[in-house]
Amino acid sequence: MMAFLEISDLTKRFGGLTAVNHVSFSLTQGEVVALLGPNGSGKTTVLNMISGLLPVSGGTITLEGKRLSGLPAHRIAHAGVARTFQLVRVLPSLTVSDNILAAILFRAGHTSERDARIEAAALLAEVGLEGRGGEHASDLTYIDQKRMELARALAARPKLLLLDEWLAGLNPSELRIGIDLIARLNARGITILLVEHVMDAVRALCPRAVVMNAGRKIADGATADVLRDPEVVRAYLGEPHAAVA
Ligand SMILES: Nc1ncnc2c1ncn2[C@@H]1O[C@H](COP(=O)(O)OP(=O)(O)OP(=O)(O)O)[C@@H](O)[C@H]1O
Repeated sequence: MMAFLEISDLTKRFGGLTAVNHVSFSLTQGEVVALLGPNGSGKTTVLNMISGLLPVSGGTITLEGKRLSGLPAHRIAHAGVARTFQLVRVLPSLTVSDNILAAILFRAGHTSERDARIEAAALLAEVGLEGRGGEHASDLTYIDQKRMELARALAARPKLLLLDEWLAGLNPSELRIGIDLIARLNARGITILLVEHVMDAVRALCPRAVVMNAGRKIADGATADVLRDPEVVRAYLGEPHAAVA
């Protein structure tokens, strides 16, 4: 069977630093997979190359057999890849609703304002912001900003969703809500690759994990096995941040 997302020999150099070093892995459609590793191991750089924010230095990325690497970010978005960022990126001076409308219009081009508003309201309901469209984005609490960022990503109607530490900074009850939300999106058929340091969330959400260290892939398999792998324990789980939550 053809892989849904195929990452092959992916490499990124920043001057003399090889941040991602010949990394290969693939996702099948409908999977939710964790991309783990210590700080600076290259995880965000992998997401940046998948989403086209950074060009690859070597290797290829394909989605459903179609080559993404080499395409500009907007073409990759239109091909069905959406992402969230480690530091929440919203348009703070706009209302919540207008933040979502901007993302809908980016996807759909010309559409009637009425249809776009109906769609925005549905997306807000989906992420737990029902009826909050009139509020200013800058007035939202941290978790609500995260919900809004997710709604913006969903406005692209992604086939593949890349989450960069989307659960970071949430308190335990918010974390439960966030995990349920991600699980629901996956149940709806969206394939998800998530970079995450919150191990309880990784265990709850991701049957499979890929681990990087110093730009290289060091493990790929069932999450429970990977988290017991001595090399992973040495490179990553020994670090204090991995023990959090
Ligand atoms: N645009 C850039 N220019 C130069 N170096 C970069 C750039 N982006 C990342 N790097 C470097 O590449 C390496 C990998 O960084 P990356 O952000 O991908 O790691 P990470 O695994 O996502 O870490 P974290 O868990 O802290 O987010 C680091 O050494 C980083 O300093």
